[in-house]
Amino acid sequence: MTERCYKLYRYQIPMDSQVVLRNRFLKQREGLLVQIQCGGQSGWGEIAPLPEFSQETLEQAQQQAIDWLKKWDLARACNEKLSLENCYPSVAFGLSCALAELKGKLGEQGNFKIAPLCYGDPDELYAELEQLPGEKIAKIKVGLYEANRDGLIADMFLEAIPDLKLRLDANRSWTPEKAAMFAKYVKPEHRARIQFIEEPCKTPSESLQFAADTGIAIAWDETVRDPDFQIKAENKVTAIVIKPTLVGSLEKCVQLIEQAHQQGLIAVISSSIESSFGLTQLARIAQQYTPDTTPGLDTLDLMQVQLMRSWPNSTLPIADLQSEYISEIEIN
Ligand SMILES: O=C(O)CCC(=O)C1=CC=C[C@@H](O)[C@@H]1C(=O)O
Ligand SMILES: [Mg+2]
Repeated sequence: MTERCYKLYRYQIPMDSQVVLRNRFLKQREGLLVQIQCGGQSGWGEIAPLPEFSQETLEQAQQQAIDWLKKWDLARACNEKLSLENCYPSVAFGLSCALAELKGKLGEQGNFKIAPLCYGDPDELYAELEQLPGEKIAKIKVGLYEANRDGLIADMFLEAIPDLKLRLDANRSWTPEKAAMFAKYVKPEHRARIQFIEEPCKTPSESLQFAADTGIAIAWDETVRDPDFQIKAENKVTAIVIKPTLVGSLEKCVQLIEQAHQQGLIAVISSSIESSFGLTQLARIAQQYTPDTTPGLDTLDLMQVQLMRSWPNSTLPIADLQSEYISEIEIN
């Protein structure tokens, strides 16, 4: 008989004091690690709903993960499969990663290329870009300050670093007028090096109109999670951003990636502020399915420690299962 066993751990990691998610400070990141063992093989995953972004709470995710694991054990005893179809996205993602590792379907190699993330201080970004090897792509959050300031800063970077490509993220914050104000400050000859702005306006149709009016490319992020979202090659839409923790199982993410590629769009695997454990797994997914695209995973430095698996060259301390940050959940 095949030996099966599973374990669930809860983690809590202190964050950098300034991390703001939509309307609240994120003082600590909480989530689950799941380990599934079967027939001598073992696989791990991270289940970490992101406050303000995920629909499910951590408590709901934990309960659902426990229920699923129990049913999975029973199903496997009868040689049946158990679908992840009706699970919350974070649960489906974490469990599917554990199963993929268990079955040896997730490559070891990661895509650790970085698109440095800048929340507002241009000097910090300059310093980081200087050290960046290879293709220079940076991501700047816009929409937090005045739109003309955002436009000036983007234009200044593009002017100063001729091989720089920018990704910008407005999180649906601009009115059409503000978006136009931003564009006014970006010289036409620099606009092609904006790889995309994620969701410039409050609605997808306003964002499409902005792209048509300005020639600046856009990407879908929030829109990807709309229930009726369909990937379409539209004028000036160059990419979709895939945050697996918010999207669902690995299989669902791979389907989206394949559809995007078929339509000639870039698929960017992106962070939902997972621990280093989840981020390194996302880098492996990016290497396997989007090897030519720099993923959006530069969020580790928002945390004070790494968890179990380390990101190459990170200087943050690594917490293991015995540390104060992780505790095992008893499953009865
Ligand atoms: O996409 C990246 O390069 C990093 C991830 C990132 O920007 C985000 C992750 C999670 C929540 C948000 O604050 C933000 C986003 O809106 O895309
Ligand atoms: Mg975004």
